[in-house]
Parts: sequence; C-alpha cells; structure tokens
Amino acid sequence: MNVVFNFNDDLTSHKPLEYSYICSIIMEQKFYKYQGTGNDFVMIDNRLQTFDKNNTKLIASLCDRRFGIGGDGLILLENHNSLDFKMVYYNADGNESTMCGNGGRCLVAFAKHLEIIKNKATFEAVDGLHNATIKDDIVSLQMQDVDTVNTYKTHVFLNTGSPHHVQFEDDIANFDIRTKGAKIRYGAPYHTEGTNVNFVKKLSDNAFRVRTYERGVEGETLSCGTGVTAVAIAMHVLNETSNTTVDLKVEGGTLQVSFNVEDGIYKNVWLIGPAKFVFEGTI
Ligand SMILES: N[C@H](CCC[C@H](N)C(=O)O)C(=O)O
Repeated sequence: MNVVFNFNDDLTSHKPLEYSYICSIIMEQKFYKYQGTGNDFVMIDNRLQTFDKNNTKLIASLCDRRFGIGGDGLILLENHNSLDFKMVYYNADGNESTMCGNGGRCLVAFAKHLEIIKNKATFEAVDGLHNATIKDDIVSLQMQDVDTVNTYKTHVFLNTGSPHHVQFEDDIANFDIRTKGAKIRYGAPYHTEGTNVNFVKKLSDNAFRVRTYERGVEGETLSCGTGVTAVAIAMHVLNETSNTTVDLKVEGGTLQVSFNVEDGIYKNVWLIGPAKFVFEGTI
C-alpha cells in the first residue's frame, strides 16, 4: 500500500513523495550512478536533507573505486525555493568543489528520472543558474558566460565554472598525463588551490581531441565538461577554429560545445552530449 505524503512546498516542490520512497531514503540511503562520456558520478536525492553532506571521509569512500561505489565525483540533488532543483558537487577527494559540466548534465537526466522535470530544467549550481534541455539521453547544458580568457606563450587559462589550464600536446595518445598534469596542477601559479589541466590536439577546423587531468580526482578523467568548454573557447580565441560549434573528442566519447561571441564575451555557451544511468543501489 502506498501512502502519499504531501509535504509543504519547501520539501516537495513538485511531485508528492510516496511513503515507501521516503522510507527508502531515510532508512537506507539510495544512490544512483550516472555517467556522461565516461565522467561518472554517484548521485543522491537529498531533497529531504538526510545525507551527511559535511562528511568528507564518507563522500571520498563512496567515490573510491575499490572500497566504494566508484566515481569521479558525488552530486546531491536538493530542493530550491524557486527553481527546479539545486546542485551540490563534490570531487572524488570528498571536498565540495566548483562547477561540473558533465555532472550538471547527469543531474538533469537524474531529475527527469525522479519526475521532477520533463524535458527542460533551470537549476542553481555553485557558479549560478543553469538552463538545460534533455531529449532521449542527450542533455544540453547552458554554461556561464566567459568574459576573461588569459593567453600565454605556452597555454591558455580561463574559468568556465571551474578553472582550466589549456595547452597543446602533439603526442596526445601516448604522453604521461598523470605526471605532466600533476606538475602543472600543483605548480606555479596554481599551487594548492590548483587547476584542471587540458591537453589538446587539433583534428580539423572544428574538431579537437582533449585529455584532461582533473583537480580533486588527481588523475585523468575520461571527459571533463567544463574542460571541453574551456578548450572550445580557447581554440576560438587562438583562431584555431572560426566555428562557433566545436566537436571535442574525449576518451569517453564526443561532446559538442556551441557559443556566440559578442564584444569578446563568450555567451549562449552550451555543453551538449549523452548522460546515462548506469545502476542504482543502497548505501
Ligand atoms: N574537478 C573539477 C570539477 C569537476 C569538473 C568536471 N568533472 C566537469 O565535468 O566539468 C574541479 O574541481 O575544478
């Protein structure tokens, strides 16, 4: 028998939660595993605020690929008083971090699974408000405008919701990304706060191969959403492409980034690609 609770708006701003579902959250923490071009996440419905969100050790253990569920990060879906939901993102090291583009795309797919949204969403993340659409398993996520792109002799640095160092790598298939990526991530001028590090090889006028060393994972991820967004914009700034829709071939598949440029500001920036459910369970 399903008893339906009707909480006031601050708990279920959309569909009343069924009693059996509430128990499954309170008695045993349900989780859902999603991945976007191989960037994978532990997703938790935290609308009832039952998750121990300040427990760094717990979050790191859930992301551990041997002793836990495994993931590049953990994402909480929470209620928002006026938008569809709120996103809280943690890197695999258990620390809350900056914006995750692939995680945002996976969260939209998760929100649809929970019937919080149908085919579009507006949600709040650490870097502000995001619009998104979902059709089948393709999620398009609007990223923040980018008005500052720092170009240097050896690289480009910009922030697309997370900080990104972008540089070319000729031997992109075989180079030692962990060593080279860590050296940049921990070196000057980034040091402890660090940065994500993206290595790029041009494939054509509107396609680039990208491999990313991710801060907070402290290793290569198969894809980085804010990273490929940074690469697409950096390639346009360097005149490596004149296109405003760019394909990014990552280790876990292909992502697309589109944008407009108005007075040197990158606007209407969209990150587009698959976001898929993998499995669910209880902790
Ligand atoms: N590790 C990143 C956040 C996740 C970025 C990545 N997973 C994405 O898809 O944007 C950082 O701490 O800056």
